[in-house]
Amino acid sequence: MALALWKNFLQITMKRILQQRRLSLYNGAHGYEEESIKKKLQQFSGGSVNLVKEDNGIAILTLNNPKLMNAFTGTMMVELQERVTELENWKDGKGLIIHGAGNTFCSGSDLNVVKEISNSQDGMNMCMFMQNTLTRLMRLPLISVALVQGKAFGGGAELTTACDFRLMTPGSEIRFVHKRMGLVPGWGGGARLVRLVGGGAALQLLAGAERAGPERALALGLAELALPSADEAAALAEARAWLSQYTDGPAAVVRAAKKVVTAARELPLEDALRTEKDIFGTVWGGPANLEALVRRPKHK
Ligand SMILES: CCC(=O)SCCNC(=O)CCNC(=O)[C@H](O)C(C)(C)COP(=O)(O)OP(=O)(O)OC[C@H]1O[C@@H](n2cnc3c(N)ncnc32)[C@H](O)[C@@H]1OP(=O)(O)O
Repeated sequence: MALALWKNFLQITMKRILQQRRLSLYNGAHGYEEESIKKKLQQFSGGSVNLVKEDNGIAILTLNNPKLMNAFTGTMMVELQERVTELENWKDGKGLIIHGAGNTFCSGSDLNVVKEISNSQDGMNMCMFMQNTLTRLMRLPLISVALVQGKAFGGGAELTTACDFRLMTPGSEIRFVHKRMGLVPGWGGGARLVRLVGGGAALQLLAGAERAGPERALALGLAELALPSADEAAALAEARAWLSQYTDGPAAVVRAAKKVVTAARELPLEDALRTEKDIFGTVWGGPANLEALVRRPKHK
């Protein structure tokens, strides 16, 4: 009995490790040393990344370091990775809202950490660590929203691009301030930004470190909605209501819709079509499909 349980545990653990590898970009073959950078990041503590999974299938992820405008300390980077793993294993999940505590989003990486790991090896490892985490976040079978209140600067701006949607409160701004720090995006935000707004607009935002408030972000296609409320709790309620119109319904179907879009975003057409076929197979004849065939709704 104990042996069977142990074997089962080992199998599940192996499956999770393999799944994380598949969803990640970098491994040892790329010179990436995950354990070494995690150990390093753990030395720079402060703040937290909190996750609440609600019964409605929406999870709220809070960047919680308001003293530093929710800048990412080392431990917060590691915690973000842990929360993403938790979300990958949340089979009932449908949606995700990422926001910052204290009514501001995130001011990027903690500059105190940046200074301490300014050597090339640590910098490259941190870059690969965050790209792995944000790529896994982007590939979650959850419809994700960045609720941008206050400032989303540097790495904070990059994080917003790993979400499916960006909703902005009055007075908020997304700003890739990297150039002013002698940097370019390294958490994958550059590549994702070009896919969102096109090369020309991305170059203006990066090379000019220009501000994108709600109006400009909407015009560029960088944001989907300008929310009416600047108040923290009210804006979160508005974001939840907006997201609910897409997460309403059975988890299997909502998750399948996100998986189809992820495949189409990332794969060449023929591979995306084959993946779509496989995902279709998971819902065809499924409970929601059979129930709808009995109900025969009119789509007026
Ligand atoms: C991936 C690479 C990157 O992310 S590079 C980009 C790194 N981020 C930055 O350079 C942002 C620097 N911060 C700022 O421009 C301002 O603090 C912003 C965000 C505009 C907020 O201004 P304001 O509302 O006036 O607040 P403040 O400056 O008094 O800040 C409050 C306290 O928070 C701190 N803070 C802010 N951001 C960071 C950060 N990224 N790393 C470390 N500390 C940060 C400020 O220094 C300030 O602290 P203190 O009260 O002076 O002790």
